[in-house]
Amino acid sequence: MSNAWGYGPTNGPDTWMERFPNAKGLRQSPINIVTKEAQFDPSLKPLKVKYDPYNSRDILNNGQSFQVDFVDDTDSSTLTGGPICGTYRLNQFHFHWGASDDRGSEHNVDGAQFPCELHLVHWNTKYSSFREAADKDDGLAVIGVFLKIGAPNPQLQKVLDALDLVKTKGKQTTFSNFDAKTLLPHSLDYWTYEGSLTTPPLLESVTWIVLREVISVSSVQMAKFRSLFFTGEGEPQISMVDNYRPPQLLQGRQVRASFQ
Ligand SMILES: COc1ccc(/C(C)=C/C(=O)O)cc1
Ligand SMILES: [Zn+2]
Repeated sequence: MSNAWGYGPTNGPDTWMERFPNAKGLRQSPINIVTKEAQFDPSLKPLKVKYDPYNSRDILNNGQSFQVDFVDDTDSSTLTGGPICGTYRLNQFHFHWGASDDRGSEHNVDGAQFPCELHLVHWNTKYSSFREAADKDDGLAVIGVFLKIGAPNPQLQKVLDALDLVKTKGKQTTFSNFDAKTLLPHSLDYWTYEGSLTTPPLLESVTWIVLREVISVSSVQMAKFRSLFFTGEGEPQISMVDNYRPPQLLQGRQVRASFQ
């Protein structure tokens, strides 16, 4: 019987502290963003996102979500500016979503949840690799994008069309020539705070950059996310839904806004 962490009643977020002490840390993520308490910081720079579609490599069902992995051995897909110093490389993106359209995001805004949240994970090139960066205070930068029910999203559909090939845990398939920038909203206004990975090992190494503007997703597209399984081929099927950690205590942290 696997004792791996997950999102179920016996291995979900409330149990993670048993094996991952970071869960009780002072800079845990996600959080509820209280917009009136987010202070505008005029020193914050605009985000500069440069993604090369040539770097997209594959799509993987990792048993907790699905991720699109990128080749990150050069500075061809990078994040600079914003609240970070230096150059961070895109390593992967993934999503979190609910069993129904009323929940699914990890960050909340004024107590409200969205049906889905996209995370684009980048690592600081002052370190030699994602693995070396992952446990450093300034090691990672994650862009969070909320998905809101509305018109079908044709760019997102390119990702969803690949899910039929990665239904179960461990399934992976080539996913090339995808421009991750097409998943971003027009405005790159953001909130930022110092936090953590939202899945074990919950490393407190993330500069969070949560975009204010949402992207659209249709309810039919949300059903496609829910067609995946946490479980592997040949195992009793458990639908991949509600793979989100709830908001954590702010512990005195300041959330800054790049906009007034
Ligand atoms: C053990 O390797 C890991 C690699 C990435 C992650 C991420 C990126 C977690 C998250 O998005 O919260 C975790 C573990
Ligand atoms: Zn995530």
